[in-house]
Amino acid sequence: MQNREGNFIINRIKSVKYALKGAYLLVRFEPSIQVQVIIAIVMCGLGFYFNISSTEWILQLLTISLVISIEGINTAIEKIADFIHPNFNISIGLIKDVAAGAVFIASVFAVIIGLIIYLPKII
Ligand SMILES: Nc1ncnc2c1ncn2[C@@H]1O[C@H](COP(=O)(O)OP(=O)(O)OP(=O)(O)O)[C@@H](O)[C@H]1O
Repeated sequence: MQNREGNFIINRIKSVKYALKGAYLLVRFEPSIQVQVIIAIVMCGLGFYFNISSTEWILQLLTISLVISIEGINTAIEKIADFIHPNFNISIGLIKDVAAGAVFIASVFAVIIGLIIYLPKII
């Protein structure tokens, strides 16, 4: 029983290690993620500059995490698609388009949230 619990904790620690590796690979090698991270840093700079409220910080950080997470999942889907079917294929193209569409939707709403937070402070 104790051994099982020990394995459980070790497996969870290993999972965190693999997840950290995945996050590092995304930020280090994926241009689309790098762009999103730069945008996130700029938005956080704006947050400090305009001294946004706690609620606005929560919404901004939620939005940033949502867009970067979906971008990461999109990257994983693209890699699976390229792995299982490296050549041109209508279905693979559709799968990639749908995954990219998810990123687009999250990004459009992120822009809207950004405008709601910052427009009143600028104009
Ligand atoms: N194997 C394929 N078969 C058919 N269409 C494809 C294939 N690979 C890519 N496409 C088409 O090209 C588009 C771009 O695919 P790609 O893999 O280059 O993604 P991307 O959005 O440019 O990714 P990233 O810039 O993040 O690497 C897809 O959305 C799809 O329409």
